[in-house]
Amino acid sequence: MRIAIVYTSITGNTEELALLLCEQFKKNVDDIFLYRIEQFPLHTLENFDAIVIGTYTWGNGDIPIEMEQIFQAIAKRERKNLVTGIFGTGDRFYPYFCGAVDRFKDVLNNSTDLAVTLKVELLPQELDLNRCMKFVNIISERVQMKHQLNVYS
Ligand SMILES: Cc1cc2nc3c(=O)[nH]c(=O)nc-3n(C[C@H](O)[C@H](O)[C@H](O)COP(=O)(O)O)c2cc1C
Repeated sequence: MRIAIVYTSITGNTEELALLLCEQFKKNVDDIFLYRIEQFPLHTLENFDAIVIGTYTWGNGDIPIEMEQIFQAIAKRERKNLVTGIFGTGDRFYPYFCGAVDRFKDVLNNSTDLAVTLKVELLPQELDLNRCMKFVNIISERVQMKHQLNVYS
């Protein structure tokens, strides 16, 4: 099972969440890869059983500029076999909490097999650990189920 976590972060909140999820994935998955968006080769989207995207929210509920390219790449092409998950951090101070997660959610839902969504306020806390574990389990189980049904062969 090959899973990539691809994330962006400025002040470290989303990065912390990405690292937490990565640690959880390591318990279930042989091949887990963690990329900052700048390091992720977009053409390798097809090489993974699942892609997990992490983003903060910018402006007024907007996607950060560095995430536009992957957003467009996913929007342009249907990959219904690709299991995906979207997570992000935001701040309830803003009118549209984690708006970037919702924008990704719509496009992933249309173009891929979106399994799960996770929103965390600012820096992940101890209480969020359970939600992280659930997020990881849902994705791992979805990929496992597809392997059993041989949809990748
Ligand atoms: C200019 C600016 C605009 C923001 N707009 C939103 C927003 O619309 N919705 C939201 O939930 N959070 C918003 N945030 C909060 C960030 O998404 C939040 O602090 C996030 O955890 C930062 O992630 P990072 O530490 O990974 O960079 C905004 C922050 C800044 C500085």
